[in-house]
Amino acid sequence: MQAKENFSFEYCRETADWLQARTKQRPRIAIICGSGLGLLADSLKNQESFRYTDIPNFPHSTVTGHDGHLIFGELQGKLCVCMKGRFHMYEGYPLWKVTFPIRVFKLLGIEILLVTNAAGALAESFHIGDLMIIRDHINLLGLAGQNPLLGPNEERFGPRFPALSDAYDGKIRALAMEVARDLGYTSFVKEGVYCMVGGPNFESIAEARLLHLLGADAVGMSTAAEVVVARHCGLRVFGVSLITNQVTKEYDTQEHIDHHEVLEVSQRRASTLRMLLTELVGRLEWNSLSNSDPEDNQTAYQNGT
Ligand SMILES: O=P(O)(O)O[C@@H]1C[C@H](O)[C@@H](CO)O1
Ligand SMILES: Nc1nc2[nH]cnc2c(=O)[nH]1
Repeated sequence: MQAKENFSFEYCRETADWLQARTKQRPRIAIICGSGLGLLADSLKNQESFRYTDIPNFPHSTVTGHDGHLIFGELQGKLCVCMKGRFHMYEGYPLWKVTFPIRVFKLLGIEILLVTNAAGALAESFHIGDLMIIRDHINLLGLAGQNPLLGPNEERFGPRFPALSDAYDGKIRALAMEVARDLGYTSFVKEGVYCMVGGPNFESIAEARLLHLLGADAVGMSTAAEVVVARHCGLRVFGVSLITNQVTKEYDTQEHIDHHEVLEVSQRRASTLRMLLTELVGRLEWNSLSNSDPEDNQTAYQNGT
């Protein structure tokens, strides 16, 4: 259970105020770069960059491929803030801390969260290098009682019982598919279900089979917790996984995935993912995305009693 004082609105406010005192940029889009996918952050124009270690209350990146900078800048003429490096529970952070930047984003005025990750394929139809637009997720940790929203609810962020039936924005997913068509990417852009596990070990064969049976198309160690917190505070979410490896489901194999292989594939395919997201950001028009008003999003939630 998180210490309540560290989870407070004021704690997030302090970090947001610190950032707003140091940049005049007021982005409405936030992007989280997954393992080895920091290239997107590098392409922002008029960058203002802050080291995580300098930002009050921010966790620090400890994983190779997660650089540790928060970068403000312009992508396709739109102001964005980019996390070049994210946090994972396996680094020893409680989930409220893993997801802390999301609430800071909310206080910065962010309305749309674009989240990326590196993931292993469970679906046979997925290949290394594919991009999977996340249709839905299985938050295995959440189902087992490890949820970033555990503890007293902070009503200023969202309701006690948020609904997640529409977690990944349908309109933005449709737009991304349109972008994929226009870029000639349809052969390797798929849609699917992402499953978040705790890590840091990769899956045993029996676990891989179980996750596939449960309906997961890809598995990774991030994202779902961030999305839970983002939806709780009314952000619209778009997610994409870069498929870096096949998850072995057969015993008679010599294949052993490791993090270097994940990084090698993600770095090799980072420019393709960057292209898709850059074009998507360019086409995000608030007027054509109905219920873009955070107030409207909130009404989609069902409050418990
Ligand atoms: O931050 P993401 O989800 O992209 O990182 C994935 C999951 C593990 O952190 C790592 C395993 O190689 O890549
Ligand atoms: N859990 C998990 N995370 C990953 N991240 C990248 N590949 C994988 C994988 O195969 N399993």
